[in-house]
Order: sequence, then structure tokens, then C-alpha cells
Amino acid sequence: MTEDIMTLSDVTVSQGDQLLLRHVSGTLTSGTMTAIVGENGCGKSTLLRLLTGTPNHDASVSLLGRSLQQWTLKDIARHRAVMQQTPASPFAFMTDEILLLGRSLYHEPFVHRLAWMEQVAQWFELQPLLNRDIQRLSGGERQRIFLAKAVMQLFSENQAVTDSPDLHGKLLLLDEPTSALDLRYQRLVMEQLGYLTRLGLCIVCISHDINLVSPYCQQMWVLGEQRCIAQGSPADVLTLPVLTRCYRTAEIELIPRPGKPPLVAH
Ligand SMILES: Nc1ncnc2c1ncn2[C@@H]1O[C@H](COP(=O)(O)OP(=O)(O)OP(=O)(O)O)[C@@H](O)[C@H]1O
Repeated sequence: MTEDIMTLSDVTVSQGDQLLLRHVSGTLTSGTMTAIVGENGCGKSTLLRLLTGTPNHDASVSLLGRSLQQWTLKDIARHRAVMQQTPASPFAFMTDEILLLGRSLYHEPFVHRLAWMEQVAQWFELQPLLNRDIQRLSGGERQRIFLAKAVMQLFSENQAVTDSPDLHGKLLLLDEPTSALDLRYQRLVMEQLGYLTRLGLCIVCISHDINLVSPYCQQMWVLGEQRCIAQGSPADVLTLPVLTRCYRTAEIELIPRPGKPPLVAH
């Protein structure tokens, strides 16, 4: 069963007198991953921030059929989780404490939280990172912990702990979640995110690594010129006219891959 999780209707974003994004529309549905790509400074993080509902509840964005203006932040947080670009902790928290912060919204027994932590740690192979000082982890290790913290937030209160929880009606917003990861963990994270979409989760993932994300996403939104210049399946969007316009270079080549969207080379 596919349901609309978030809808954008002609979204325009300005900062002071600078226009950052104009006329972006689209729908994000359950059980899908949407990749947002585009050159530096084209407005990807700006768009993601708008989807979080935190800067100013925007009337042109609706969550589960209701304008964000009609939601409280606490209720929004029960349906969507966010991982910002280069997350960091200003305090010397232990990794377990960071992960359990993902459950701080909910009233539930502590053992229940621990059980979710074990489940999420297993999905993202975090066991060797548990009970460690977050400030003493490498950049990639830290990135995996903060991704897992965001996932921890998505399970409903008192939902039974299982390796296949129902994630319909939930939204995960990710700003470059694999930027610090090595080849093995890039693949592991994308595989697990793909698994979570099959459980019903709706994911939005900003990435500069088109070749990594394109096999896992059902939709791709290409930003450029302060607007969305293409939206569709990776196969539809990854064309030379779209990519040369987006990245303002003709030095791009598309290499066919059997059973996958084409490889983008430059
Ligand atoms: N607080 C702000 N005030 C004014 N301009 C801003 C502000 N935040 C971002 N911008 C500008 O908005 C534009 C879009 O920024 P944004 O961070 O959304 O880009 P991005 O596509 O995520 O870039 P990158 O790929 O480099 O992360 C940039 O030109 C940036 O300089």
C-alpha cells in the first residue's frame, strides 16, 4: 500500500532578498527513496530543511495530508527524523547515549529502548562502536552513529521490537549520509536504507554520489538554477541534457550498466 507522506506545492524559499528556490512541487510516498542531487549551493540542504518543518512551518508543504502549519514540532518528530550534514556532538557523550537520544520523545521502558538500539546496531554493524566516546570516533564512524540515531527515532511508541518493523507513515531526511564512508560502508548503508524502504519507510537522501544512490532510489530530483530542473526515475532523469544543464559542463559521459541506471562519468 503506497501512501503520500509529504507533498510540496509550488514551494519558494528566500533568505533576505536572495531567492534560494522557486516553484518546487512534488510528492514523497511511502516505501520509496528520493535522491536530491545538484551542484554545490543549488539549494539541496535548503530544501531538506524546509521538509523538516523546523525553520518556519511552511503552508506549501504538507505531511500526511495536513499542512505543516497544523502540526506541533513534537508531533512532526514522531513521524520524521533528520540527519544533518556533518553531524557532531559538542559534548563527550557515549555512543549509546547518542543512540538512545533518538528515543527521548517516547514514554517506554528502558529495556525497550535498549532492544531497539541492539536492532539498529545490528543493521548498521555498530556493535564495535557501542560504549565509546563519540568525540573519539573517526568521521565515518560518527556518521554511522548519527544515521542510526535518526533511524532510532522512527519506531512508534511501544511498537514491538522486531527486525522487520512497519515503517509506513514515517519519513527519514538525510543530508549526504555516506559522504564520510568507505566503499564497504557506503554499500552497507545504502543496502540497509533500501531494506527500510521495503518496510514502508519514505527516505529523502541528498547526495553528490549519483552512481552510489541511483540503484537504490525510485525518484531523483535534480536541482539547478534555483529550481527543480528534472524529477523522475533515475533512468528517466540521468540523461546528458539534464546533467549538462545541472552541472554546467559538457564533460559528462553516461555508461550503460545492466539492470541499473547508467554510470555517470566525467
Ligand atoms: N542563512 C543563509 N543566508 C543566506 N544565504 C544562504 C543561507 N544559507 C544558505 N544560503 C545560500 O543558499 C544557497 C543554497 O545553499 P544550500 O546549503 O541549500 O546548498 P546545497 O545545494 O546544499 O550545497 P552543497 O552541495 O554545497 O551542500 C547557497 O548559495 C548558500 O550560500
